[in-house]
Amino acid sequence: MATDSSNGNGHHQTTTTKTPPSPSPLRFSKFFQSNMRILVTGGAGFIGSHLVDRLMENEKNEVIVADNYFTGSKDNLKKWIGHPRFELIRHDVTEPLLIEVDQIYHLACPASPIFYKYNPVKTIKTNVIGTLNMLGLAKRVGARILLTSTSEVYGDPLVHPQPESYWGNVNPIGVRSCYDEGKRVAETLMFDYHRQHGIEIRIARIFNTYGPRMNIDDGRVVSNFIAQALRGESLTVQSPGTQTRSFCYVSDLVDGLIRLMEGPNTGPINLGNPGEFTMIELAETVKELINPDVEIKMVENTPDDPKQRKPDITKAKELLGWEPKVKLRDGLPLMEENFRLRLGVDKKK
Ligand SMILES: NC(=O)c1ccc[n+]([C@@H]2O[C@H](COP(=O)([O-])OP(=O)(O)OC[C@H]3O[C@@H](n4cnc5c(N)ncnc54)[C@H](O)[C@@H]3O)[C@@H](O)[C@H]2O)c1
Ligand SMILES: O=c1ccn([C@@H]2O[C@H](COP(=O)(O)OP(=O)(O)O[C@H]3OC[C@@H](O)[C@H](O)[C@H]3O)[C@@H](O)[C@H]2O)c(=O)[nH]1
Repeated sequence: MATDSSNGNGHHQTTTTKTPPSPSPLRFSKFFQSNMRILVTGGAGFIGSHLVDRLMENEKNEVIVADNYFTGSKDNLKKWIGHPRFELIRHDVTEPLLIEVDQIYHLACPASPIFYKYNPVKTIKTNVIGTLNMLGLAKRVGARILLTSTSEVYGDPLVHPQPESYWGNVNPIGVRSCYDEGKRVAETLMFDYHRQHGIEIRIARIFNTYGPRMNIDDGRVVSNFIAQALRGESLTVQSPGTQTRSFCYVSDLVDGLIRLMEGPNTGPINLGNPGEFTMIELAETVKELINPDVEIKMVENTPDDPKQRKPDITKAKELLGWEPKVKLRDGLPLMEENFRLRLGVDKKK
């Protein structure tokens, strides 16, 4: 039975008391009792591979990664390949997947604007058909499923900072729509399966996250600036440069995802670091910390670039007991170290 309650903002949040489908027999089987089988879609990517590292630390977890390697790589998972509790499947989530699992972290989707705009039809298929397939899997085996949604569901926000109750300001026909509208539909599907079929769902709205293992030529701003600073190239600030973002270090983010999955709240819950910076401030910080000799140059921006973004994390603090610990000035050097190794650039003595 589903019940509606107002959240005090005039919006209605729906909770359900419908019993979930019978879980996989594995959950109660004697042999597997001590193990939790966890599927991570997109686990060969940036956030996914850090999540896998954390999940593998628990000896009771068996981790299965399904990835089509569009933006991810086996390299990110090389320390786990061959491990008895780990399995890697080349799989595209737009196709059904028939396996038995207890939990699904559904991350599969290109996240950098240059990659999600590269083949927009594929991006929206990944978000819609991919999420439908993973919900179908969750329904069949009674698994709990967590979707990594995004701050992009708020579009170019007119409310600042953004609480979860804000419905957003999204262009439905723009070049970013395959991603932001795609994630909005994915959230809708999650709640419809929850209300209609009693599936246990969790939704994280992730704000800009950075850290080691981001693709060097990923196109996202932190990876661009660090790679440019290390190569001695000008830092490309897209105009006007006064647009803001709030950057969360990946270890903090992974901690939030696991707390959300393990707790009782469906979300959506914002996960991000409220420290807000303009792109000019970010470029100046990277220049100061990594290479004071590089120049900062202004380049043309792309359409529909959000002008401001900062998470309201009241809900994450209250419901998950979570808040980020790593400040931007502490996280950037950790990422620099990883980029130096991969680019083969030594630190000047
Ligand atoms: N990093 C961020 O700042 C951020 C912010 C908000 C939301 N997110 C979300 O978090 C998730 C992970 O992002 P990321 O930064 O690690 O990106 P990423 O591009 O590094 O990882 C995405 C992974 O998904 C895989 N993938 C893409 N399409 C697939 C498909 N059809 N089938 C199977 N695998 C597929 C890629 O190969 C890659 O391994 C995404 O869902 C993204 O939307 C990320
Ligand atoms: O070289 C660059 C790249 C980007 N930028 C600017 O930096 C800001 C951030 O751009 P990014 O491409 O890193 O990321 P965006 O915030 O636009 O989108 C991100 O949002 C959250 C997630 O869902 C995704 O990881 C991604 O879509 C934008 O204002 C962009 O114009 C630069 O100034 N220079």
